[in-house]
Order: sequence, then C-alpha cells, then structure tokens
Amino acid sequence: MAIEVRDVNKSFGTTPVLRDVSLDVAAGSLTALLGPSGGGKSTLLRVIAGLERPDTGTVRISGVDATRLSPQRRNVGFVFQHYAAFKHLSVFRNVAFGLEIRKRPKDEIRKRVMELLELVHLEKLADRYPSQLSGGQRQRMALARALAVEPQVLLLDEPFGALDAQVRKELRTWLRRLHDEVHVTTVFVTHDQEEAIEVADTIVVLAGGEVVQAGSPGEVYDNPANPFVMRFLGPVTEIGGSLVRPHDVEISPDPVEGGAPAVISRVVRLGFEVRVEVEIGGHEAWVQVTREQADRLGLGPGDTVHVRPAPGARSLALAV
Ligand SMILES: Nc1ncnc2c1ncn2[C@@H]1O[C@H](COP(=O)(O)OP(=O)(O)OP(=O)(O)O)[C@@H](O)[C@H]1O
Repeated sequence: MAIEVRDVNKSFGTTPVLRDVSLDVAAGSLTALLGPSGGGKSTLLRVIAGLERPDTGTVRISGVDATRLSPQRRNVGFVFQHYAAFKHLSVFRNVAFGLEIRKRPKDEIRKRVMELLELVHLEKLADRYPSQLSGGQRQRMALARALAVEPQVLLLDEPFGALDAQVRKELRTWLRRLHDEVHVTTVFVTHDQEEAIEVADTIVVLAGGEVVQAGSPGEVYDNPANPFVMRFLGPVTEIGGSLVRPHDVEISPDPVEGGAPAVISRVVRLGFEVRVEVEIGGHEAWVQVTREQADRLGLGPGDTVHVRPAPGARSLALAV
C-alpha cells in the first residue's frame, strides 16, 4: 500500500471533523475522496500531506510511519484549487523551482522540465509568465511542478474546482491519461460524483467525517452501502418504498406483476433521454426512458401506466 491511514481522529476545537478514518490507497492508483461539502475531505488530504496533525491515529506512506514527519519529508506533491504560482518566474522556472532548490545539475533540470512540460502539453509556453496562461493551463503547470521532484504520492485538492465546466471536463480526461502515463499514486478531492466516476479507479465516500464506503466506481454506484451513497452517486427515485435508479424502472401501459399504477404528470425530453414524471399513490417519482421507448409507448400527461423496478435492478429499501 502506498498510503495507509489508520484510526485517524481530528477535531477543530470541540468539533470532530475526522472520526476513526482508516483508508488504504494502493500504489499507482488514482483515488477520489468524494463527499458533500464539510465532510472532511480536505482535512483528510491535509493530514496525509502533513499539513494537519491528527489527534489520534497514524499515516504511513510507502511503508514508513509518516505521522510525525513534516510535509517536506513525506515526499508528496500537492496541487490546490487556487494554485499560488511564482508570478515573476516563467512557466519553465516555476516547474524547475523544486529541482533548483535541490541543486540538481542545470542540464538535468532542463531535460526534466522540458519532459514535464511536454507531458502537460505546455512545451510551447515555457517562456510565458503565469498571468499569461488560462486557468486550465495554470493548473497543468501546477501539476508539472508537483511532479518535478518525483513525489511518491500526488495529492490534489479540487484541482479543477475553480475552472468552468467545459475546461473542467477536458482536464478530467487529461488527468486520467496523464495518470496512465505516469502511474504516480494520486489522491484527489472532489465533491463532483461524475468527476470521481470518470477519473478514479477507487472512490472513497467521506461524509460527516467518516468513510462511508470505498470501492471501484462500479461497486460504489451499483452496490451503494446505504441510501446516502446511492443518492450521492447518481439519480434516484422512490418506488414502492425502495430507492432505485430511474433508468432501472420499467414502465408499461398494462398491469404487471409487482407493478404499481402511476399517473404521468409530465414528460420532459432531454435529447436522447426522456424523463417521465409520475405520481404513485400520492407521491412523486420519475422514470428515465429512451426517446424511442417514450414514442413507442406514446406516453403523455394524464395517462395511467404501471411501474416497477426492473427485474435484477439494484434497489435499497427505505426505512419507514
Ligand atoms: N482550520 C480549521 N479550523 C476550524 N474548523 C475547520 C478547519 N478546517 C476545516 N474545518 C471544518 O472542518 C469541517 C470539514 O472541512 P473540510 O474542508 O475538511 O471538508 P471538505 O469535505 O473538504 O469540504 P469542502 O468540499 O467544502 O472543502 C468543516 O466543517 C470545516 O468548517
């Protein structure tokens, strides 16, 4: 394991922020810490980085007990949402910085920095200053700088959080590819479930300072540990006292075994998908169907249909 967090507790004043957190991060993996705002994600990342000291518990990095080591001695690289670049230094010098203070030979620095700039596709912008870069380019420079000193672990705290949705999506794909090339163990914080599912090979769901579930994106999406995780990972609706994904609901004009009669209140076409809003015995639910299905069934407001979770669909019973 590249990172082993054991029974970590951390409070700020009297407020517990991390409660008995244990976590294993496999070497070479790309792990997302996912959860709602205030759940403790950044604090956990900072504990791993050595920027916060846990009240109890331990952090091991590459087999070494790092709990009491300073951030500088942990061999970790980090990138934050608002990356503080050296404004008066060129992109090249920003990336070279860590190597220069380690007094590496000039030739070696030049070679390594140019390799890194190619990796993050900034080789043509080496002589620019940070103020002459876009937000996305600046974050890529930050990643190159963090990678320059060959950290054992890369820690990213919402690295694309301040960028607009389009650039964010591009950088996600790019981060995944970068990771496939470099394989450095990476932990990144996000509150965006789509980002976590798309980029990470392991997702750790953190809420209320506790690890609620950890697993591959498929496991966490398909086998959520509880209704909270199911809601957080994707859309849900309630049918017959169970929580189910709206694309896992069968809709039929005729009565079906285990089905409940429902009245369609609205049919919303969202490109390829159609969202069918229904009322079942006084409560609202919705079903996601394809446009082809909606047309074939001729669904319209006021129609009575029958709905049930599709056979084999994942559903979670809700406590009454
Ligand atoms: N230095 C601090 N002093 C006091 N309280 C803090 C400190 N840092 C964090 N907290 C509190 O700890 C809780 C968890 O914060 P943390 O930043 O770890 O959550 P998060 O999951 O990363 O949330 P976000 O996505 O909003 O950053 C919050 O209630 C926050 O107000």
